[in-house]
Amino acid sequence: MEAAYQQMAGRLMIALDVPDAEQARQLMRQLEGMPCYMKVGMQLFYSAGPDLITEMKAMGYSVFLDLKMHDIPNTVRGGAGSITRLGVDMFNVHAAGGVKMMKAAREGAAEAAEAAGISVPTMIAVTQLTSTDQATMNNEIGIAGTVEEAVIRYAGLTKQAGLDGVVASPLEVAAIQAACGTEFITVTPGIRPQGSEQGDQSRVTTPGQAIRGGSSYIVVGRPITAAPRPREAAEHIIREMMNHDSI
Ligand SMILES: O=C(O)c1cc(=O)[nH]c(=O)n1[C@@H]1O[C@H](COP(=O)(O)O)[C@@H](O)[C@H]1O
Repeated sequence: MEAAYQQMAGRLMIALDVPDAEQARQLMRQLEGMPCYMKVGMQLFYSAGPDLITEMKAMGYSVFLDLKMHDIPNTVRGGAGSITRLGVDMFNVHAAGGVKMMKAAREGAAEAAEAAGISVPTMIAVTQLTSTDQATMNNEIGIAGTVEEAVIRYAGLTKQAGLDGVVASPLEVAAIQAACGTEFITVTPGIRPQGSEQGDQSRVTTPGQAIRGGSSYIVVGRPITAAPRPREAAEHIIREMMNHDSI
């Protein structure tokens, strides 16, 4: 595998939103050897539990545990400690929990990592979910202004709390980098290759547009996991990420 391919594959996070460990294993086997991240969300983790994380790590995958913690600081501190002890590479919280909560997550992870002699996972915060559009944010959630303004405010709080980056739509990456710097990590779901169903996502781009826009990592679920041949779908996306200038 050429170096450029390997490097780009490392920026692809595959969302394994499947009901149980067996279905996850099938996908892990089909994708074996691809140097991608596996993203484990609440559907799979609540069903398969921590053992599957160990299996994934043993297969050589990097793991992003996406449990989007949002609770009082003390509870999130404890949760972050437990997650860190699983040996994951990345996890997330909701920026809407505020600076104190995010700092508690950071402290909980740091303490657990030190006690276990392991490295501290990358910690990121969800800004506005990519399924949320402007009208929903203004009229239901009760946040005024544009989605981009809300995302930038959450990104600023995340940086203030000392976390490593945010989850946002690729459409907001340029503004996040302008506000928080290019070292600040941007993990972007809401990715739809041309011709694939938008489903419940609102703020979407193609993989090529996301890479061109500066996303550190792109998160792709159903366009890979629901494809007839998931490995081919993932490889196609990696090629598109590599050729983003011509797409
Ligand atoms: O934190 C996330 O990963 C996340 C945040 C967000 O704003 N939007 C979002 O879609 N996600 C996750 O990214 C994945 C997107 O999956 P697909 O829509 O199937 O590509 C899902 O696992 C979501 O839980």
